[in-house]
Amino acid sequence: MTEERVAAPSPYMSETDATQPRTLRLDDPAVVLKDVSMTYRVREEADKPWWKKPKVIEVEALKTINLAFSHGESIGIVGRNGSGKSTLTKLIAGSVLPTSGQVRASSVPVLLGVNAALVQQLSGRQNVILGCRAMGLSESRIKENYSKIVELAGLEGFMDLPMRTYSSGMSARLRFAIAAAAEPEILIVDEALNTGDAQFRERTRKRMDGLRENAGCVFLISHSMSTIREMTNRAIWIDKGELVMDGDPEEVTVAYRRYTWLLGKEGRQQDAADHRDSFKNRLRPVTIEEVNTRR
Ligand SMILES: Nc1ncnc2c1ncn2[C@@H]1O[C@H](COP(=O)(O)OP(=O)(O)OP(=O)(O)O)[C@@H](O)[C@H]1O
Repeated sequence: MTEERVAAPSPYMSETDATQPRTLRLDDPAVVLKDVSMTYRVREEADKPWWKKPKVIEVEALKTINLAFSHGESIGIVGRNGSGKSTLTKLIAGSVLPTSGQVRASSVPVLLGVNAALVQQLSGRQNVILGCRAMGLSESRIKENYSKIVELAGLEGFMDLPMRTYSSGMSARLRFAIAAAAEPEILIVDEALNTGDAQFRERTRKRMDGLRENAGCVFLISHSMSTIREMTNRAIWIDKGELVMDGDPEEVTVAYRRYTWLLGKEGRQQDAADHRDSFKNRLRPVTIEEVNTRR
């Protein structure tokens, strides 16, 4: 890690007094989740006779969580498949509403997901224009930013080809470059960066640092621990819809990696659970008292 990318002090983890609850009084945070939980209700698709009512199944994706994120933070989110990472970012982006609690953000977050809508039949160039317009950029800002987007995506020479001819890495790079062009105050990136090569990762890191330095807040979901360590200054680990750890990306990724390693070993499931719980038990209960965002 470079010097300026030090870990943000986390109000959630405590070495000394883990049982002491902490009340956060928030002054102009970027994103706050206050007592937020999310349970999806899904209709069972079983092969049943038509006259029988389908059962509604509840999936508890996120248990009650209290989190606050500041301007200038880049937050990595790690966790196993199905642990609730995307649900958390969808809640932050406002694309799903929580079952309980409140989500507040100081400006409209831009969610850049793996499936962010770009049109496969259109060229890269047309998609840049479309994507930028969708994010509300004026024609003059699109013109101004066009070459920067192409450069960040590393797609010089490919912009007039239809996007369906791009590799998944190329599409992901273009999506990221378009979303970053809007210079959103809150940017959420879901996995899109994993496919990039070393050069792209370096350009991306700089871009994300730039957004952060302008008092932005960047969220990054990734299964790549090196990406989390390279690109974030705070990391949270979620498991089974619960917060396990919140703090320095180096420490969180080491702890999480050990957990997945233990899970992969035969007969070590209990050790894995104990390892996870040892971190979960160190979390300080947090109450959010004042939510004072600009929005
Ligand atoms: N739209 C939905 N309807 C019903 N259940 C859902 C929906 N989206 C997610 N879930 C469920 O919520 C839980 C958390 O899913 P989520 O996508 O948030 O996990 P994730 O950590 O992002 O997983 P991955 O790493 O595989 O992307 C899972 O059990 C999943 O099946």
